[in-house]
Formats: sequence, structure tokens, C-alpha cells
Amino acid sequence: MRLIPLANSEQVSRWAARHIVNRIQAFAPEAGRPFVLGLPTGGTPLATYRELVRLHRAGDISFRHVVTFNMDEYVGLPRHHPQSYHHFMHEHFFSQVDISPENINLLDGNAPDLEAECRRYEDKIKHYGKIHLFMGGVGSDGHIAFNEPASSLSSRTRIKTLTEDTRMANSRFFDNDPDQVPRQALTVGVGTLLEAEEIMLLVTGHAKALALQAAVEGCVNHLWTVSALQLHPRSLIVCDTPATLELKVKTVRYFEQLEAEHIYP
Ligand SMILES: N[C@@H]1[C@@H](O)[C@H](O)[C@@H](COP(=O)(O)O)O[C@@H]1O
Repeated sequence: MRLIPLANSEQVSRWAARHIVNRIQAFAPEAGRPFVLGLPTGGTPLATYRELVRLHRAGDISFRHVVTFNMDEYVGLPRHHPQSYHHFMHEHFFSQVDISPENINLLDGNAPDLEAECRRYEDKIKHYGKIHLFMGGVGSDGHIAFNEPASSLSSRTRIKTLTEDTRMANSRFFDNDPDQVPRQALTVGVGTLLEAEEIMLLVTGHAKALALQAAVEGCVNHLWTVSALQLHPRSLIVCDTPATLELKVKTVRYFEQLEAEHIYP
């Protein structure tokens, strides 16, 4: 695991956007050979999307040969609801870059057969071979995508019932009313995430400090599904100083030194 401790959330989003751009450019995607990018929603990645849009407008990056897979979606929320992940992604990213609509993949939380929808999603990822880079965030209880505590670490895309903690946390987007937050979501599994070639998590703010500690210093444990990143050969976490507050000083120094030595490609 690579941990990149930065001073603030602005630096995190700039670092993350630049990393995505570098990976796409190094891959040099073309028609028939797209770069496959996994994407999250939430407050944390918003500034990264803004930065990607800025880099696109500056002519630094094209998404014409990029295929995206979002990690999750609420069940039963109309597609055009302002809090649906469909709506979020179109508003903050897809409508502002040159991605082709047929290259956008999102789970359909209104599909008549939700289990079939999850199977379709997994099959579509397999059709492209693999996800080259999966960007993600983390819940304050350590969940990745919507893999709530005690999710199987080999889980695949499926329906999950959201915990009260998550519905409380996400109620900030629903008039602060947890009852308006859907009770279920479709989510890629931890196993699905672990099959990506590379995973990059963004972790900012002191509300995520315990989750970051579990991810970096804790044992691999299904109660903190983010800890499964320790099993991945190429995972990286970009974080700000407030998110590191539960880590040992020694741990942070160690990762800072590794970054200073520039040992990574
Ligand atoms: N399903 C999403 C996660 O993918 C996201 O990481 C988490 C944290 O969101 P935020 O970045 O708003 O703290 O929220 C939701 O639960």
C-alpha cells in the first residue's frame, strides 16, 4: 500500500486528478482499447471532478476513449432525483467532459430485477477485461462503495441494506432527514474492487481519521471493509492532515519518507 499524506483536501484533489490523467495518458487509449476507470460519488471526490474538468478544458486530457463504471447507486431513487448517483455524475462530471454516453456505466437502482442488474454489471466489467484504476472514497465507518461493516471481503456486485450510521451520514444530502435516505443500494463488491488493476482512495477530514487508521494500521477485518486494500498489490490512499490524526506519527513519517524517495512510478 502507498499512502500519500498531503496538507489539505485541495492538494488531495489535485494529486488525484493528476494521477488519473497520468494513468490515462500513459495507457494511450484508442477506439477498441479504452481505459477503464471506476468512479465514486460523495462529497470527497467533488473537487477531484472539478479539477479533471479543468484539465480537460485546458486541453490536457480527453475522455473520448475512457469507459467508466460507477461503484454504487441507491435503490428506488428516481434516476433524475438530485441525490441519485446518476444525477450526481452527470452534473459534476459527465456533462462537462467529452466522454461518450455509451461508455458510461452506472448501476440501475430501479431495474425490475435487481439481482439480474448486478449480474449484468459484473459481466460488463468482465467484457472490458478489468478496471484499470478504481477511484473511491470511504465512509466514516470504513465502508468502501456501499460495502457496509461485515460485508464479505470477497463480495461481488449486489444489493446491500444500508446501516443506520450510513443513512445518518448521508442524510446531509436529504434535508438532514435519515428517513429520506433510501434503505438499500446496489454496490460493487469488495472482491470486485480488489480485481481492479489499481485502487486509489481519497480520504479527507478528521471524520475519516478512524477509518484511515483501520485501513493502514489495523488488521484486515470485514468490520472495516476499507482494510481489504491491504490485500491489493497496487492500492494507494491520498489523504489530508486531518485524516491522519489517529495514525501514529511514526506511520505518517514512514510514508512521507517513501514519497520523498520517489520510489514509485
Ligand atoms: N457510497 C458512498 C461511498 O462511496 C462514499 O465513499 C461515502 C463517503 O462519502 P463522502 O465523501 O461524502 O464522505 O459515502 C457513500 O456512502
